[in-house]
Amino acid sequence: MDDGMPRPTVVLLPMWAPGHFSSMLQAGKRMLLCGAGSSTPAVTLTVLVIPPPMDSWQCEMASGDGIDFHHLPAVEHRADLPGHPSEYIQLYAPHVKEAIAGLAAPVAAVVVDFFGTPLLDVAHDLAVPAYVYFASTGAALALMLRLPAIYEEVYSTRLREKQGVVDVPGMPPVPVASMPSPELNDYAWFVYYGRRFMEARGIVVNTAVELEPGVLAAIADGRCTPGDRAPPVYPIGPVLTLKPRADGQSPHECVRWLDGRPPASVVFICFGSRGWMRTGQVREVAAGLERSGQSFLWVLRGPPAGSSLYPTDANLGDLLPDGFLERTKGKGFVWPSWAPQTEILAHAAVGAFVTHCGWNSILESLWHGVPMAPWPLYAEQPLNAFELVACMGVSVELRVCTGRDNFVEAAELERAVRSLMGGSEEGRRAREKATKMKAACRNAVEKGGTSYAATQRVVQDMLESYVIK
Ligand SMILES: COc1cc(-c2[o+]c3cc(O)cc([O-])c3cc2O[C@@H]2O[C@H](CO)[C@H](O)[C@H](O)[C@H]2O)cc(OC)c1O
Ligand SMILES: O=c1ccn([C@@H]2O[C@H](COP(=O)(O)OP(=O)(O)O)[C@@H](O)[C@H]2O)c(=O)[nH]1
Repeated sequence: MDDGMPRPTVVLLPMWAPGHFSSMLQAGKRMLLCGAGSSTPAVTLTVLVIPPPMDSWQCEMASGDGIDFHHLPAVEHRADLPGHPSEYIQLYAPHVKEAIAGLAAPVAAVVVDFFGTPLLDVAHDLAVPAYVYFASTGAALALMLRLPAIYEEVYSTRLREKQGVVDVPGMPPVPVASMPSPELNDYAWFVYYGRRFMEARGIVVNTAVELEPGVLAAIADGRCTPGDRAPPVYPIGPVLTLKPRADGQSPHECVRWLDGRPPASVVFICFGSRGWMRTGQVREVAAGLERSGQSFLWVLRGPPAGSSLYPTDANLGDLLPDGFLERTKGKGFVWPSWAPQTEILAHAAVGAFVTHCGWNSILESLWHGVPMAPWPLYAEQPLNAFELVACMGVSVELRVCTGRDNFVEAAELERAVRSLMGGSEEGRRAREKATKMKAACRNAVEKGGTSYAATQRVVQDMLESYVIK
């Protein structure tokens, strides 16, 4: 298509947090690649970058190849903001409107991160079709769509009393302990998102039909929004950010350590971009690992500094029990900083993953066929953990004491690790299922796969709906 007309652009409005920003950008790149079926993508991408409220986080943002990064000017804000990410994003509405209105190319669609739901108003004001990008699970999406109708009743009874189950259509009954972090304020926002998602032209979600058939069918059948049809949902995942090592770049220390290990012999432990541990918990993990007799690669981070959300590099000498590193030398490796997680999960030596259940981490593990022990910490992770065990069957259960700051005892970790690494029928089934999920994930995003087709459908829908200025 080269008739001298500028190609229509899809405007992405990602949230700055690591798992959100990269996920949405990769999803946009998929749209470029899957779009028209010809060699030139039918659309370009314009990424409107909202300055992070406090923590700086580095991501490559070089314009080119049909992607244009446009940095919005920083908005002066009250000292108490950011409170909730959506409140902060809302401050950018005037800049977002001005930036979109000033684009030279016709705008086919605006896609907002779910935390950017308040920006749907901007798209409506400019009469541009609006889509939501949901970087988490179909299950969390089903819950949000269901919440406006059930919140009052569920909150006033089960959530307040911290007992009972919640009906998330398409899932087995969800114990209240497995619901996302239960602060009233969060749920008020969830209700808001669920209500406003109904105004979107479509919802693009980072999952695949093969991973979450039940909840996706429930949304499509209208079981989450009785009396009203939810917008079409496009499961285009797994959308992953896999960074192959550059030519000539030497392997990371963690990878070098894994290189010497037999296949599927190492337990990998990592808690995402925000997880860290206090000394008491470190002692339990150390004892559990040591007693399990399994090899391990443990990413151990220290507490955030100041008001940052993100952990610091751990001081291993202070945190680990005396003599632990000496006793486990050759058997285990503790890494105190950011680790190349996707490269580690891709390594043949890794046989299991103890994870905080961030959705990106789960998808990365499934992509490489690695079974998991779920240790959720915050956000929607308890719901993800429940889904891994009760619906997907790719994990053995790990009992986490939610009432004790998500504490896990040494004996419990030892049991789960042994089970996952071959000591139980449950572990064997989880490994088998994880291998099947690996194939399902890869098939879904191949040409002709379900997620590939969903990506084509959403781009087609964007092209059909846009009006040339
Ligand atoms: C998806 O449901 C929830 C997500 C979050 C949440 O909030 C958040 C806020 C920040 O200021 C920085 C963050 O990094 C961040 C991350 C985050 O959740 C993670 O998002 C990932 C998607 O990219 C992925 O889904 C992980 O599983 C999430 O843990 C908070 C929340 O309630 C408080 C949610 O329900
Ligand atoms: O040491 C680390 C910790 C995390 N990650 C990456 O950070 C992302 C974490 O996202 P997730 O959704 O799992 O959890 P969150 O950090 O948002 O809670 C994933 O892509 C991980 O691969 C990483 O590469 N190295």
